[in-house]
Amino acid sequence: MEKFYTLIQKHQLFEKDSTVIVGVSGGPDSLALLHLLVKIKEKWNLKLVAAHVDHMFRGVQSEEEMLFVLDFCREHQITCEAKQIDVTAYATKHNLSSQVASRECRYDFFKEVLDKYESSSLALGHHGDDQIETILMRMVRGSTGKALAGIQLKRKFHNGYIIRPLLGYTKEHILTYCRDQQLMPRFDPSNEKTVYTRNRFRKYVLPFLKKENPLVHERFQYFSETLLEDETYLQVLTKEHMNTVLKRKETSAVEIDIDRFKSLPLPLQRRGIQLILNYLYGNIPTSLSSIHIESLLTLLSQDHPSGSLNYPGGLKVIKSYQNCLFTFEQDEVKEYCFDLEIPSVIILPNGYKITCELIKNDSIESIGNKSFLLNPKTLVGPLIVRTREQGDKIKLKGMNGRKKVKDIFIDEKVPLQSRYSWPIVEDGDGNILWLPGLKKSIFEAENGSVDEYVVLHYKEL
Ligand SMILES: Nc1ncnc2c1ncn2[C@@H]1O[C@H](COP(=O)(O)OP(=O)(O)OP(=O)(O)O)[C@@H](O)[C@H]1O
Repeated sequence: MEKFYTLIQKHQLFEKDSTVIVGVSGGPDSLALLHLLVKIKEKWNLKLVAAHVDHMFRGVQSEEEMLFVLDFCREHQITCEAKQIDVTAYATKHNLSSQVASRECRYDFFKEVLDKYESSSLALGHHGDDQIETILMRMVRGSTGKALAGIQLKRKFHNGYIIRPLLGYTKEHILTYCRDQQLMPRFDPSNEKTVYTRNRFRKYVLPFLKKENPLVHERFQYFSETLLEDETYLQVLTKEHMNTVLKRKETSAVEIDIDRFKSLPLPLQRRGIQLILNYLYGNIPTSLSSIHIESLLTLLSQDHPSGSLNYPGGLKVIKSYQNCLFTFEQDEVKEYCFDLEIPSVIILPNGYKITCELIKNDSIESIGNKSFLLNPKTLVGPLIVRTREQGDKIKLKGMNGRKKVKDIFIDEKVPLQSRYSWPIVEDGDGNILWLPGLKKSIFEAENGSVDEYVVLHYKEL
């Protein structure tokens, strides 16, 4: 009892004078838990409510368990809320395994009971052996972060918390307690099956660990609590630092600055990636593992300026020079080809426009790459604006020979995903005249050479 008190107080599992809902299956763990709480009920002025779900898996047998819980509660003057749910039908309807379906039904019922009694504490009978099994199973499966801390003593649930006051005890302690107190719990036969992963850990791994150290459950519990504290602290640090790294954050895409990201210590980099994935996925797909995070860290650390990775569920991670984009958006190749009439305005799919006008003037300055001048007398029409084609080359102003458009994109560090929609202005002879915003060809008219110009402007919409 002393240990039970201390744990509840130390971790502030619940307050005095509060209402505690106890999930009671009728098995030894939850029955012992309810019994222990009954013992402190008066001293702490608690209102206890037992909540039981009959999953209707085993017909009369499971109904008997419900009647047993109801009887036990009556005998100890505890309010009991019991519900029979056809979990098999629910599982079929929602295409779920019976384990997942029973959990969903049970937790929905717990929420109803918490609301009905305006309670913020749901006590469950998980114990120290459950903790060891959970941590080991998650390690073997490749979980990361907080998940490795296993079962939490107190975690947010609905409008309050789920609390597990038995995590400091072993199954053996609980069975002894039930025997000493003559509690006569019911035993679920499915706990004996070795088909479930958990049961295999219970049967084959736990005996070995307990032989090595009979108090191994305390070591695991200590590991769980300290890991959770470390992890919570690192998460706060990661969030702070990631704010300086993020360049764009939308529901379907996140972009980061690679140099700033790489300046973070590796533990924050890993958690930063995890944070982005949690944000974008909502529910992380089970097929996503630490391998995905490690391969991204490798990609970001390499000198090569570009590269991409395909993550589960259609998420693409694209490294391009200074930036790394995580996106669900499909960048279908948006090819286009427009006739550029004189005069006209063309709205481009990349969020820019090109205006074309005829201006009578003997002196027009065209500075920078945002505008381009043509001599209407020598111009070979029609002018067109199109997307890139394989083998495109341009005769650059001030340079001999022709340069590949692809190399210009690379030299100018144009992000991969922008290259497919970048406009190229071409004349009727197939000469590339201008890469708006980037480079001009030798075909631009000299300022002051004629008295009339075709003037092109490239502007953001
Ligand atoms: N049918 C149920 N109705 C109410 N609470 C339940 C039910 N099944 C499980 N719980 C709650 O969830 C806890 C964990 O359940 P789980 O089935 O993992 O453990 P268990 O070892 O079978 O526990 P127990 O010995 O109490 O049956 C239980 O201790 C109990 O508090």
